[in-house]
Amino acid sequence: MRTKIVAGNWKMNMDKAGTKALLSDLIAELPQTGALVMVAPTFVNLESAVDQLNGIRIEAVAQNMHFEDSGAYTGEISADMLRSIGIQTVILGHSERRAYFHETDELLEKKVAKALEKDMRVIFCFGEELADRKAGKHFEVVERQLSRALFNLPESAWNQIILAYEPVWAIGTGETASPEQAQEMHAFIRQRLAAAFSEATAESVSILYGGSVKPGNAKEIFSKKDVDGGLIGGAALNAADFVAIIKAFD
Ligand SMILES: O=C(CO)COP(=O)(O)O
Repeated sequence: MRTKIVAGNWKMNMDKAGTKALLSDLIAELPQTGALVMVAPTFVNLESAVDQLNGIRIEAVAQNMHFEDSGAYTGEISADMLRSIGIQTVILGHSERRAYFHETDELLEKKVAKALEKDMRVIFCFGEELADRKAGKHFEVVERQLSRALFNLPESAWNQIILAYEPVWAIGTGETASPEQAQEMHAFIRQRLAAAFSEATAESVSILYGGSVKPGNAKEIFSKKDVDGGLIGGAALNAADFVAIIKAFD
């Protein structure tokens, strides 16, 4: 059975007080669920989130990290720093990092390798832009994004990797990929994984969908056979909405 996951990517939102309040509300309202629940606050609030979530079934995860151990990289955060405050999981390759901070497939290959070397779990994001989909190139683009960073890894690395398909045109736009479009892409990814590694590995990897997931559409998206959960942006900033999305698994 693949792990079901609901992860909230808070992006550059929530100051110290806001982080504390949102986590308190989530803790108070957290439903009984078989899903793994994660939240990714900003770096400055990550350690306090780890403390606040101590003993709670919500994992605090990082939104990014650097590929070197340490050094002259002003403004950057290393895997060791994250590990030292109790972080085990990092989001890499988010389309906003690719678009605004020029993260390339080559750079992401290094980041993934470093995270795995440090025994961290990676939530690896990828997804096509609207122009790619309109040109019928979405499968090609996704395959390229996955190949460089992930397809050269040893098969054993896959128990540390969670995939998150986030079509760029659906992020923060209110426009969701239809459940059928999500399922079609997730099935394609699993088929590529089976070809590059094995059927067993392809079947074991959790593939999340991200892009305008809301309480009103989560159940239908999660009902698709190759969709193992969601990476939630805007709706993760509201405790009631995030909880409703978690409940969509029941
Ligand atoms: O980018 C996302 C999660 O990483 C999705 O964001 P939205 O849910 O706001 O569309």
